[in-house]
Amino acid sequence: MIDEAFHPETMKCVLLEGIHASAVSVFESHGYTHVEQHATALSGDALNAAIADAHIIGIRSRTHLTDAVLAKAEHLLAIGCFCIGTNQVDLTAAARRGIPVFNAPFSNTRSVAELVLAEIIMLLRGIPEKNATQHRGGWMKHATGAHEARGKTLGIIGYGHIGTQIGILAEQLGMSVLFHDIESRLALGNARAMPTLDALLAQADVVSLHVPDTAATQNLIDADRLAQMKPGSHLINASRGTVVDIDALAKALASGHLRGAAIDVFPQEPGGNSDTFTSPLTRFDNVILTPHIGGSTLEAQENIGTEVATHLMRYGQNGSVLMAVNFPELSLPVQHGATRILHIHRNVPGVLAKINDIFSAAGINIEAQYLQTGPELGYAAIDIDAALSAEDLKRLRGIEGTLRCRTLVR
Ligand SMILES: NC(=O)C1=CN([C@@H]2O[C@H](COP(=O)(O)OP(=O)(O)OC[C@H]3O[C@@H](n4cnc5c(N)ncnc54)[C@H](O)[C@@H]3O)[C@@H](O)[C@H]2O)C=CC1
Ligand SMILES: O=C(O)CCC(=O)C(=O)O
Repeated sequence: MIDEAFHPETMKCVLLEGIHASAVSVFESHGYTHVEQHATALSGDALNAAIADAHIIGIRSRTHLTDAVLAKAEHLLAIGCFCIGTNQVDLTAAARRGIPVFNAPFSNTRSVAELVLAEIIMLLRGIPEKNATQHRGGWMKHATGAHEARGKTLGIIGYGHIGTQIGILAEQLGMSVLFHDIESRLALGNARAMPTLDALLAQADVVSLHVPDTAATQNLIDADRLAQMKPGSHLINASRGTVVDIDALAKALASGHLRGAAIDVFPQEPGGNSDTFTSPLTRFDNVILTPHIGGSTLEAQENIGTEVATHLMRYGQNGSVLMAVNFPELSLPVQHGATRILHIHRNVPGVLAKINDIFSAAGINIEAQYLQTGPELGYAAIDIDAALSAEDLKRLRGIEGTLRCRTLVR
């Protein structure tokens, strides 16, 4: 266990995958002088080397922070996922090491919704194949298979932040909106909840996926589910590549059962723009292929940069844990007293009592104390009006179940 007191000028922050400059501005405005930026994702030895002495690491969807990778990052205090999905991080392993993982749950959702709306219209009009044909010198002026969106049915799977926005936008085009979610969700506008996925698939002219990457969503749309879709319907996936069986989708397109598809995410994605993209879908003119850019607008990236960096800074400098996906949430006020002690521990009986015993024995008065627990973790913040001696800090760190303990000195 390595514990770090927080001094911005000694902190190293490593940002991968071209994270927006707005994040760097936030770090610099908080006194970080050591921000290392990489344009691409890293893996293997390059990733291990980059994060070996990092205190904060920022990634997007392509960098995989496994248990083994985290084991190499001994100084790591916090991880920022500058995106929504956090499936690329071993969240349990991070929590076990006392490392909170922050994300930006809203900032790119409008961008995804707008792209999907455009794809619905493009697919229903057969624009992808007309566009591809024309680039090769052909001309496809006919109305066969071209439809208005008005009056058609959109089926949304996963009716969360993105799915709900798409539903509202699609209704403005005159579409009927159906949705299916594993949780009970408030239907917005005239949208209707479908009791089963099968019922949605049987009725939708366009099916759009907006679920997270979980065990239950692996190959959610497989050959059987594709067969349940209406003949001549379309599939859109801007969620995660693991949600659709791509080989089965290729077969459904080749047979003509599906008229088209728009796919933004893939089971295997290139690590960067200089890598080659391969997929069984590249041979289909009627498939819109995009390089995982559903959330990649300047507006979204700038907002995400600011949002996640701000959460990281609040954790670093004040101890607050807001919008972390693997940690108890704790919003802390401005520090009372000279020293704030942040104690992260396994949620086992008696830790708080032992912490308090140490202060009591040292004759230190507690100005304020905050505690939040989750099933696995406890997170305590204690403000004291004194400096903490090295021996007492050692005692706090020695309490059984302690994962990390650091101090913020005012
Ligand atoms: N292509 C891109 O660039 C982007 C992709 N995404 C992906 O989109 C996903 C959805 O984003 P949000 O709408 O913001 O997430 P969200 O968490 O607000 O909504 C997800 C919804 O899916 C539901 N759900 C989970 N498992 C399900 C299942 N098996 N069947 C049906 N519903 C299920 C949840 O209950 C929830 O309502 C993210 O998890 C992320 O993977 C997000 C942003 C950008
Ligand atoms: O911006 C990215 O790299 C990933 C966007 C995404 O998929 C997400 O926010 O979950």
